[in-house]
Amino acid sequence: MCGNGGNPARALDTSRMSLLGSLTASPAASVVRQMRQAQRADGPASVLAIGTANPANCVRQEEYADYYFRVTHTEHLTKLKSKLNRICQRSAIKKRYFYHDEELLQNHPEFMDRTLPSLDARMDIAATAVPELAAAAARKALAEWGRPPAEITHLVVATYTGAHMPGVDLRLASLLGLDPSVRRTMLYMNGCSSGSAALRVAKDIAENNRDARVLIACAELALINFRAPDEAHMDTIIFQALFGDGAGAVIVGAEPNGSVERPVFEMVAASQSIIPKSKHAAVGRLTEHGLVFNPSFEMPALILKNIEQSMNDALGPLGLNGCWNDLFWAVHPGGRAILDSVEAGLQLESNKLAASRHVLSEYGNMSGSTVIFVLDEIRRHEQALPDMGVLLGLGPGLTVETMVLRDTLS
Ligand SMILES: CC(C)(COP(=O)(O)OP(=O)(O)OC[C@H]1O[C@@H](n2cnc3c(N)ncnc32)[C@H](O)[C@@H]1OP(=O)(O)O)[C@@H](O)C(=O)NCCC(=O)NCCSC(=O)CC(=O)O
Repeated sequence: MCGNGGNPARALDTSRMSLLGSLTASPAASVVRQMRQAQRADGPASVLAIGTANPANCVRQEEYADYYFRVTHTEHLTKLKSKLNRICQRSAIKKRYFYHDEELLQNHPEFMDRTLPSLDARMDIAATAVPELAAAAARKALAEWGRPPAEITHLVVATYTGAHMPGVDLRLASLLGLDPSVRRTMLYMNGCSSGSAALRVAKDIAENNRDARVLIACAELALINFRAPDEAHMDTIIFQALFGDGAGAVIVGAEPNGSVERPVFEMVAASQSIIPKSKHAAVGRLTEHGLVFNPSFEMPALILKNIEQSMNDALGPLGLNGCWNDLFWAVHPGGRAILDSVEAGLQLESNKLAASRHVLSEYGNMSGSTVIFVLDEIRRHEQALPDMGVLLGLGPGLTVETMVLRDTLS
């Protein structure tokens, strides 16, 4: 019996402690510590450049119901069409952009007929359209950054529009002329919080790898979820009323090179939490009919009830809780009611979500890339910004992704 009362876990703990003690005291441990320090950046990561892109086909929201019921050959569903018309009018969206147009849809009756399998055809389109849209956004970010694409060291790509091996990341790296040694990471099926998740991952990479320059790209096409209306599936028309196509790209790095790089926002802290009892509130799955995504009626109410607690948990440890109106806010505009819930839940002044409302109005909900559009919009008004702000992603879980930012331009 060793002196631990016969408890094997305690015996293991004791032997680990002594191993750790001898390691930390050894010269090798100190060399390893120095190696790790040398690998890490000294300063926090910053957003160094932002780019966004949309496909060419623009549909005005006031015309959307006519367009949608015409292209899906369902004009006989008059009650459903008036309902979509009403929802569009109250959506606070003016227009949206789509990769698909009437010609593409007429060539693919399987995208409209719920009885026909359509995943293969959707995936074939996504395989080229998603990396090309991501590349359009990334080229703008690279141009603003001002350094050669080959100096990007890491690539993080997020999408739910398809899933391929190799993925969008490899095709995107080739379209942009990134170095073959670029370290690639794909994030699939993170829903609308994917842009915030990619930024969080980029911050960790940049801070843990000295001189890393991380390109993140999010791109989504609503085509993956496009289908005809059906009275038994009300959530279909909610998706059709809100979602549009877009891509956002951001370059992230620590210790900016002052002669070329101009940091936009310092990434102060990032966290993720879950709204309790809400995993049913935004649910998606890939099926033989494409992605089926169901945002529930309850999402706005769940956010209203829980957002202040989520922000207290994320910002309290930084001493930033409670003073919500002293911060700027880049909130994912999932829908008008989602923004109303965040505004009411945090008692924000009405101008605090102006950038999110502007992006919703101009583009609709482009899933994970939308928050990058909001960040881009916010930096255009940097003279009027408070020093500190919050990027807030909302996605299935319900997941709340929070990143505290410091405006470095003003
Ligand atoms: C869609 C809206 C613009 C509609 O606003 P309105 O002012 O017209 O009023 P409303 O809320 O009463 O809704 C109008 C009609 O649509 C119905 N309706 C509303 N939400 C619905 C839903 N999720 N599923 C099915 N039907 C729904 C209502 O019952 C009502 O039907 P009737 O007229 O028959 O009474 C708004 O409700 C909204 O913004 N909702 C939030 C949308 C959302 O969930 N976004 C998140 C997407 S996911 C996301 O961003 C992140 C992610 O998870 O990945």
